[in-house]
Amino acid sequence: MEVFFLQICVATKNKHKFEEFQAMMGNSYDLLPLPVHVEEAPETGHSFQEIALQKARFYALHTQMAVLADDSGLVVPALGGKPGIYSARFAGKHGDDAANRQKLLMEMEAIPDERRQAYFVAALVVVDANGNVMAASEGKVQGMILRKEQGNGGFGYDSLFYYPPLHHTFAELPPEFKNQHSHRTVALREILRQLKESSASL
Ligand SMILES: O=P(O)(O)OP(=O)(O)OP(=O)(O)OC[C@H]1O[C@@H](n2cnc3c(O)ncnc32)[C@H](O)[C@@H]1O
Ligand SMILES: [Mg+2]
Repeated sequence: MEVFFLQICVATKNKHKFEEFQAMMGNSYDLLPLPVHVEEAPETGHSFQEIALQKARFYALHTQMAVLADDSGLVVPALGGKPGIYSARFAGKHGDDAANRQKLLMEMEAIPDERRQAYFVAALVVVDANGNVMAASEGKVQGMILRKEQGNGGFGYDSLFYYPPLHHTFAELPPEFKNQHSHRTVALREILRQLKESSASL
């Protein structure tokens, strides 16, 4: 058997993440969004992995389905790791991407070009309907934080994240380029490998 199951709920309230998962794995899996009425999972964990598991179990309980959860963010070593697990609410209001980018630019104003390295992290967890972990992984991608935004695609910090191998920000590239190289893709490849391996051993 090629895959362990075909139907999975992508447990995120972020429609951009859902679209990325759809583009990356929609051909092999039947992906369902969260039902609209489900409340937002608490995110009180202290690491990307811990929060991803927290979200996965919360949404599995509420949907009674196998779910894939994603906790992700931007890490800037020159800022001591900020915004990190607080990436979605760096400027205060959850999900205000424009305000988060402005705050990042302000905090990095005095940081010279040679110290503007950053990386995105995505922790992914798949649990079954009972909350048992079926697969878990973490992906990273390295880049640089620009001094002004470039590009209109993507979401979050993409327009500030310059990806040297492709000479553009993630927001300037067509989605398929980001989806070949991103932290989310790196983590997802490993998740799919783990799911296939466990289905092969059944
Ligand atoms: O928790 P869910 O419902 O999945 O949706 P969310 O947007 O709140 O997701 P997170 O808690 O994982 O926070 C992720 C934040 O990190 C940033 N981020 C994560 N992945 C990104 C990407 O691929 N491109 C740009 N920014 C990203 C962006 O600011 C996101 O809001
Ligand atoms: Mg969140």
